[in-house]
Amino acid sequence: MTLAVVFALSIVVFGLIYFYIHKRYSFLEEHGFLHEKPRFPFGNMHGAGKKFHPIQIFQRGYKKFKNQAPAFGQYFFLAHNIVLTDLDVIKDVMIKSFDVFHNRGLFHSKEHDPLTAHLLTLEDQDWRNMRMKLSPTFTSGKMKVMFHTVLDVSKYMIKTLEAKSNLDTVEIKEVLAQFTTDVIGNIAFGLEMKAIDNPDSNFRLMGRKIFGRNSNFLIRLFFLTSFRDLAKNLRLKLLPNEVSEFFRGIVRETVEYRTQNKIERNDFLDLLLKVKEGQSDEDILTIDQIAAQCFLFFIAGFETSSSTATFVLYNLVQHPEIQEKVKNEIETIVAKYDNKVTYDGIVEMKYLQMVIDESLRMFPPVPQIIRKPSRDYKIPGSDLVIPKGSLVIIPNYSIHNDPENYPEPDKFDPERFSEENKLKRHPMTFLPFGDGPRNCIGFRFGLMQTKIALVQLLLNFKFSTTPQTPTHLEIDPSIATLSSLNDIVLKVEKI
Ligand code: HEM
Repeated sequence: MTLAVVFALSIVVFGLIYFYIHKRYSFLEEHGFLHEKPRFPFGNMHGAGKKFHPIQIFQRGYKKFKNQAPAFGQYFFLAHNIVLTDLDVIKDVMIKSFDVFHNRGLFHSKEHDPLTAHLLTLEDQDWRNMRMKLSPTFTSGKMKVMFHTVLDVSKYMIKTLEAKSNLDTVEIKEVLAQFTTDVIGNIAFGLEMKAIDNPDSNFRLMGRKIFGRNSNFLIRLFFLTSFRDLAKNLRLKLLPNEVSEFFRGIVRETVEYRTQNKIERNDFLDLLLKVKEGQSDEDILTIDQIAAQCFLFFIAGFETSSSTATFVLYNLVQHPEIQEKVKNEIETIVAKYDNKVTYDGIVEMKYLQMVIDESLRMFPPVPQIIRKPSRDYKIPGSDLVIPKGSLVIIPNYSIHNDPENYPEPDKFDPERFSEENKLKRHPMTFLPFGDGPRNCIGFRFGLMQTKIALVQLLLNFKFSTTPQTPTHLEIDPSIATLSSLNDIVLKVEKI
C-alpha cells in the first residue's frame, strides 16, 4: 500500500470517527434539551470520580437550567442522560407514569456477573416477581422480629466504644461502618461476625473493595450502564471476581448448613429460603438469586445506614443544644418503657426522626435516583420528549439543597421536619429513599438500625468537636454513595 493510500484511508477513518462523535454530541440539541457544551472524550463529566462527584456536576447544571426548563441534558462520555428539575414532572415520573419508568437501566449480567442481577437492577417482569417475593421480608412486623438482633449487635458496639472513649479522637464513621457490617452480615448472611473487634474482617474488607476510595465503583457502574449491551457482549464485569466468589461462597455454605441441620433464624436469609421452599418450580429462587439479593442487602444497607448515623452525629456535635434535646427525648421514652430500648419506644421518638430527616436532607446517602423510560415520554406542559432508553436522573441531592425548597440549606434545622412544616412543602422535595413503587424496599430497616445505633450512642456517650473535626464536609468524589472526604473525628466521653 502506498503512503498516499494509507493517508487517504486515515482521513476517511478519522472523518467517520469525527462524524460519529459530532452526531452523538448533537443529540441533546436536536431534542431541544439545554446542556453545557460537551468535550470529547468525557462529555460533561470532566473530573468525575477524581475532582468532582457526579452529583456536583448535576448540581452545576441544576443551578444553571432549573428555572429555564423542566429538564436538561448531559453527556457522560458519548452517552446522553436527562436530569429532571421540575417537581411535578418528577412526581409524574416516579408515581403516575410508573408504567413507563419502572426500570433503572443499570448494568447487570445474570450470566457473567450473577451477583449484579438483584432487585436494584432487575427489569420488567423479573423485577415485579422479585419485588413481590421480597416485600413480605420488610414489613413493620418483620422489623419487630429483627429488632432484637440489631439491638444485640449495638450493645457490642457500645462495649467496644467504651474502651476507646475519653480518647479525644474517635473516627466515628469507621465505628458505625463496623456496626452496620455486623448487622447486615448477621441478618442477611446469618453470620455472627465481629467486624468491630476485627476491622480487617473479610466483610469489612469486601465493603472497602466495593465502596473504598480506590474501587472506581462509581465510574465503572456509570460506564457499564451507559454502554450496557456492548459491556454484556464483551462479558465485562462490575464486581471483581474475588468479591463475587466471596459472597456466593458464603451464601452457598450457609444455605447448605441450614438445610442439612434444619436451622431456622429470624433473618433475611431465612425469609429468602422460605420463598425457595414454598413456590412452584419456576418461582423457586436459585442459590445465585438468593446470593444476589443478600449481596444487595449488604451493599444497599451497610454504607447508607452508617453514613446516615455518621452525618447525624456530625451535625449534633456542631449543635450541642440539639444533641441535648434529642438525648432528653431518648431518656424520657426509654424511662417510660421500663428503662429498656424497645421497638415501640424508638417509633415514638419524634424529635429523633426530625433530626435524622434533616441530616438525610443535607446529606442523602443515595444522592441521585435513576429511571429509564420504556417508551418515548413527552414531558407534561412542555414540548420536550425524553426518548425511550435514555438514562433519566432525579437529582435528590440538588433538590434537598435548593434554597427555594429549603431556605439557608446549609443550616441544620430539624424543625423543618415538624408535621406542620412538612405539609407546607411539595412532596418531591424530600426523596432520601426515592418514591413510588420502586422506592427503597429497605427503608424501615435502614431507619431502624440508624435509630438503634443513635439511641445507644447518645444514652452512653457525649459527643463533641475536637480540633480535628472538619468544620465543613467535603464530598468524596470517588465513592458511589454520598460520603465525607474528611475523617469524622469526634471527642467521645462516657456519660
Ligand atoms: C438510610 C438507609 C438507606 C437509604 C438512604 C436508602 C436509599 C435508597 C434509595 C434512594 C433507593 C432508590 C429508590 C428509588 O429509585 O426510588 C434505594 C433502593 C433500594 N434499597 Fe435502600 N436505602 C437505605 C437502606 C437500605 C437497606 C437497609 C436495604 C436492605 C436491607 C436497602 C435495600 C434497597 C433495595 C433492595 C433497593 C431497590 C428497590 C427496588 O428497585 O425495588 N436499602 N435505597
